[in-house]
Amino acid sequence: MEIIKVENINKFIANEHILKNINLSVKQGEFVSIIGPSGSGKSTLLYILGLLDQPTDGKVFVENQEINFKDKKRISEIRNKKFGFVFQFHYLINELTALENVMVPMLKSGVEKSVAADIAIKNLEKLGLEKKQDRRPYELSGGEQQRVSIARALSNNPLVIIADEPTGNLDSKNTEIVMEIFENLNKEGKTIIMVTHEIDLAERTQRIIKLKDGEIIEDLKKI
Ligand SMILES: Nc1ncnc2c1ncn2[C@@H]1O[C@H](COP(=O)(O)OP(=O)(O)OP(=O)(O)O)[C@@H](O)[C@H]1O
Repeated sequence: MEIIKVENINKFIANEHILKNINLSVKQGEFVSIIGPSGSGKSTLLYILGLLDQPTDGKVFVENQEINFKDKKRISEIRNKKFGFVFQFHYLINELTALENVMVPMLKSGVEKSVAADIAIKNLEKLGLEKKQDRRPYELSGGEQQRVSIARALSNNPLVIIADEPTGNLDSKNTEIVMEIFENLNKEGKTIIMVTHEIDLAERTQRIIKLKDGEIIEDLKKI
């Protein structure tokens, strides 16, 4: 099943043509990486795929439903229920513990507090953070912070994980840990779309989409 599809999308920012007539669809279970030189439009495309930004023109579909970019309430509902986001910087809330941070998206979508806490604990366990659940972000290492943000991204059991340079701020050991987490999540069936500038990480994914000057110049599927 196609999870996300974009048709003929263009993006202009201040008269600059950032994305040029992009057509792309991502199927359930795919692990896709988006690569390309700095400024080629990788993050802009990822943000449109994750409904964090809208194209200047063209269509975006999530599970075959066309997105109406005027309906901000619906878009934020879809984002919260169907997407899990992981960024280069973790954006965890400093005042909250790891556990509370992971609970945030669930509480936002109306999950009861004790249920949210149970799910959050399970997700933290999955990421090897069961002993760190009461720590605040500043009491965790960079790698642990990023794992908490992955646990948070998983909290609503999203359809797809959208990751923008998720290892960009990590050393090689933690990069490996995060990549293995993504690979395992993908083996369990999770769809992942990841922007990276590290070609060796992209090569571990099943599909590599190469952007140059706002155009897809290669779409390499290994299976
Ligand atoms: N909010 C903005 N205002 C002005 N220009 C922007 C904005 N967002 C992106 N751009 C421009 O759009 C182009 C593509 O940016 P984007 O961040 O998508 O590239 P990228 O491939 O992800 O680059 P990088 O690898 O450096 O993160 C760049 O030229 C950038 O300067």
